[in-house]
Amino acid sequence: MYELRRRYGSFEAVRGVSFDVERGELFALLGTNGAGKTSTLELVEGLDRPTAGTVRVLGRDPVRDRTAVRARTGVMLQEGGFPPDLTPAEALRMWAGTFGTRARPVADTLDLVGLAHRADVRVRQLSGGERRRLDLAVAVVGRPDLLILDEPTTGLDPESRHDTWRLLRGLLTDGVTILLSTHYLQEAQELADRVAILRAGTVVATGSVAEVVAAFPARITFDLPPGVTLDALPDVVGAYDLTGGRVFVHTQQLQTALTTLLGWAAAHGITLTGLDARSATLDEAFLSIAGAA
Ligand SMILES: Nc1ncnc2c1ncn2[C@@H]1O[C@H](COP(=O)(O)OP(=O)(O)OP(=O)(O)O)[C@@H](O)[C@H]1O
Repeated sequence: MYELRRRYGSFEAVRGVSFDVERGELFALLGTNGAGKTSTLELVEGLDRPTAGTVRVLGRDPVRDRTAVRARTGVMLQEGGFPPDLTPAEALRMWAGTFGTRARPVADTLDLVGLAHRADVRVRQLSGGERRRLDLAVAVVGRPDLLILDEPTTGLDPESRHDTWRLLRGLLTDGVTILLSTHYLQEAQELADRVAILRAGTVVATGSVAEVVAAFPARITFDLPPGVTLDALPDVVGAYDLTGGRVFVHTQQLQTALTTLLGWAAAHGITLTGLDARSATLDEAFLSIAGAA
C-alpha cells in the first residue's frame, strides 16, 4: 500500500502509510492504542475506501474486486460476531459453505484452533478466548492465501497464545501470507519477518525486529572499580553515565566499545564486577519509538 490516508470526519487516523507485505511472510503492525492499526487493516480488508493513496491486495483493489479478493483472504476482526445460539460447528459449517470444495473440513478446522471439544456448545457459552479461537477458525476455514488478523491473541491465556503462534507458523510453512496487528511485542519477536511501528497514523519504524532494534543503543553496565573515576575510563563510542555506583555506557557499537573496555581493564589488572552487555530489546525500541511525542 502506498501513501494511504483515512479520515473520519475532520480527524485523520491514517496519515500516509506505506508498506509492502511479501508473499509468504508474516508482517506485524505495532503501535499504541489509537495509532491507526485497525483503521489501516480495514482498508486492506476493503471495508472502506482510503481517503487517498493506493492499496493492492493480491494484486487487486480490495473494494472494487472485493469478491475475488475475499475468496482468497481470511479475516479476523477485533470483535467477531456470531449468533449466540449457534454452536461453533454450525457457525463454521455455514461459513465453510461459502468456499465450496476449497474449504477445510469443519472438524479439522475446529481441531486446528483447539476447539474440537467445544464444537457443539452454544457460542454464548464460550469463554472470551474460545470466541477468539472461533474467529480464527472462520479466518482459516477457506484455506486463504492471505490472512489479515486484528489482534488475534488478545484475551488468550499464555498457553492458547502459544498454540495460536504454532498454528500461524504452520500456515506460514504452507506458504500463507499473514498481516496482523498486535500489542504483544513478544508475538512480533516470535513470528514476524518484518514489522511496522505506527504512531498517530504514520509509520515511524519498519524492518525486521533486529533492524528496528539495531537503531537503538546497546548497553554496557559494570560497577565503578574502586579508586577509578569516570574520567579515567577509556574512550569508547558512546557516553558514560554513573548511577548508584554503576557505570552505564549507551553505544551504537557494542562490540567495539566492549573490546576497548575489556582491553583497558586487562591492561590495568582491573576486574569489572557486575559486568553486563546487551543489545536493546524490542520493548525498549518500541517504548522509545511508539511513545515519543
Ligand atoms: N469510526 C470511527 N470514527 C471516528 N474515529 C475513529 C473511528 N474509528 C477509529 N477512530 C479513531 O481513529 C484512531 C485510530 O484508531 P484505530 O482503531 O485504527 O487504532 P488502533 O491502532 O487499532 O488502536 P487499538 O490498539 O486501540 O485497537 C483513534 O484515534 C480512534 O479513536
